[in-house]
Amino acid sequence: MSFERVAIIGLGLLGGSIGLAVQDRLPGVATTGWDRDPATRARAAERGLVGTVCETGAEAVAQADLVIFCVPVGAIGEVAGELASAIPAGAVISDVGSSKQSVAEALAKALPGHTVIPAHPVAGTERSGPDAGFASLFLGRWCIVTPPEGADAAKVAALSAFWEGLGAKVELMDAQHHDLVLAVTSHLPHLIAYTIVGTASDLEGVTQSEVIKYSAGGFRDFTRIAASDPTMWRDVFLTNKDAVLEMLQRFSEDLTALQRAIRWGDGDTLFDLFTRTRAIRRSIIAEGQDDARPDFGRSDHAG
Ligand SMILES: NC(=O)c1ccc[n+]([C@@H]2O[C@H](COP(=O)([O-])OP(=O)(O)OC[C@H]3O[C@@H](n4cnc5c(N)ncnc54)[C@H](O)[C@@H]3O)[C@@H](O)[C@H]2O)c1
Ligand SMILES: O=C(O)C(=O)C[C@]1(C(=O)O)C=C[C@@H](O)C=C1
Repeated sequence: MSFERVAIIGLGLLGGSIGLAVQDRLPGVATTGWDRDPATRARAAERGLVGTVCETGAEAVAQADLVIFCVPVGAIGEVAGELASAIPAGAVISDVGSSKQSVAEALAKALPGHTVIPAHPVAGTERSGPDAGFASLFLGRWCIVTPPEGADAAKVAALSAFWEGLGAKVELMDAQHHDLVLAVTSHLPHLIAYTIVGTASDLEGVTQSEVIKYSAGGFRDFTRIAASDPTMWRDVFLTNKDAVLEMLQRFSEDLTALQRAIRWGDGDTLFDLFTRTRAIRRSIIAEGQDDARPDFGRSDHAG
């Protein structure tokens, strides 16, 4: 099986990018979309993010065989509940949320009897809204699909093929494992970036203008991440609480060890860690993961 009519709920960075990518790479697939914000719907229509921008969510999902929720993770259950009676019984329900266990639970609760197959394209930028999306966002990027136990294999394969059609590489994973892995590779780095930029701007004697003026180096990379959407990230931390707190605990212990090394002049510990982390960065570049990322859509490019 393959999908012919895809409904996208939420027309920001992710929803808009999916709509553009489908039109670009899967021209036989019809797209409808809806966003609760009228200004976003108007801009989505101007940019042609989907084939048809609908005035109501019910209209957008009415004919769909695949419905993808592209709204902040804290809103997915509520909007799915609102659209429940309009979604065709045979449609596959998916999403792009950055945390997966709580989303899977919210969707299963809001849409009992539907086939729910959550997914997470690990691709994005610090931008949001209807002007942020671009068709090449998913090229060469991972999309992690987290089917619940006993999910229909043909539908899982169809969703995987859909994402591969958009240029992504697909990996199947248990939702709990996903949340643990992403807590360290995505959620914790965002928390650190938010903290360091907040700390710098709070410091007495360091004015806002100095933060801007002297942020040409590493700090500038942190400011890019710390510019990410506040609603989205509030929801990520509240819905992946346990895994994030576990990773934060480990991070704090490691940070304390570094603090100790600095205090006692233990250069070997610092040098060994920095050597190890440099090798990790070089192996990422060697695998082409960094090069796969399009420059478009980023205000900055970390070298
Ligand atoms: N930004 C990233 O880098 C990234 C990457 C991968 C996955 N995600 C996930 O994708 C989802 C969307 O993020 P985004 O970056 O596209 O955000 P975004 O802010 O660009 O877009 C979200 C859109 O959802 C709309 N919306 C909010 N609540 C709604 C509701 N109840 N009903 C209908 N529309 C609603 C907003 O008006 C907005 O246009 C989130 O769940 C996020 O975790 C984001
Ligand atoms: O590069 C960025 O701007 C991102 O933050 C993208 C990023 C990430 O952490 O890698 C952010 C959240 C997602 O759920 C997936 C991708």
